[in-house]
Amino acid sequence: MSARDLVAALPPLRETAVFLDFDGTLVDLAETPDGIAVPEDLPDLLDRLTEVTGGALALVSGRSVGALEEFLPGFEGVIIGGHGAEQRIDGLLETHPLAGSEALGQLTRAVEALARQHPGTIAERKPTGVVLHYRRVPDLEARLVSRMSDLAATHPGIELHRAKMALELRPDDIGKDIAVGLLRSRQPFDCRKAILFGDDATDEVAMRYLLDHGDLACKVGTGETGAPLRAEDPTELRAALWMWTSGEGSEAWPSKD
Ligand SMILES: O=P(O)(O)OC[C@H]1O[C@H](O[C@H]2O[C@H](CO)[C@@H](O)[C@H](O)[C@H]2O)[C@H](O)[C@@H](O)[C@@H]1O
Repeated sequence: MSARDLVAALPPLRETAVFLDFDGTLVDLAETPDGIAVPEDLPDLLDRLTEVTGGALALVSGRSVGALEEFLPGFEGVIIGGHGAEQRIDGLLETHPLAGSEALGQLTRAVEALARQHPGTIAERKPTGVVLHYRRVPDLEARLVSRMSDLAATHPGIELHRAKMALELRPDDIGKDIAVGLLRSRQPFDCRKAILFGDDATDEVAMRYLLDHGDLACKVGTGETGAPLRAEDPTELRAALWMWTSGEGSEAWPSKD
């Protein structure tokens, strides 16, 4: 699907609520969590999308809100971080009760020890979880899944979540589907068609949620998906989003005007 074909399948932007994943969707994946390069045009693109949607744009990411604020210092819109465990809405941050808990502290130290035992892996601390990255040592996957499953089993309320070359321990009562559902019930995200653009398993649950409610979903990159729309990669998606902001496309959708 080309950028133009993708935009042609979208409703008018001003009548849409837009949910955007970050890694692998807006920015290319990198070998390490800190190794990503934020595209030069991304801050302006997010500002423009926010303006045209009247603020109905949210970043919905597995990253912490703090990490996204560092990558996108000028962005003032809604940020859902930690897969839903953090929410920055109207500039106010709400965080899951397990943030800062002894349980998460213990697990974080255990995962950091695991990373030291397995050179090439990286432990990433988050306020609401901890990730073990193994992109540089993919052959260790089975072993690391087993060790992380054992760790998750030691703490009720924590689950192991699998993502792209990454294993995360996080609260078991969160998810991008829940976060998107919550935003859909609030202004200005309600009473509009909604779409989520995402690339990973964590996005698929939110896509399913939206599709089940008559909304839309777009997968970025290769791989299986429940989303009916697809962009080849973050570069193509950004090109499509720019076109969308300028009112191109939307041929399939009669405007409400
Ligand atoms: O929900 P997202 O915004 O897509 O965040 C998901 C995770 O992204 C990061 O990890 C992923 O990207 C890294 C950098 O490209 C890559 O090295 C890693 O293999 C990917 O899993 C981030 O580090 C995680 O905290 C996010 O949960």
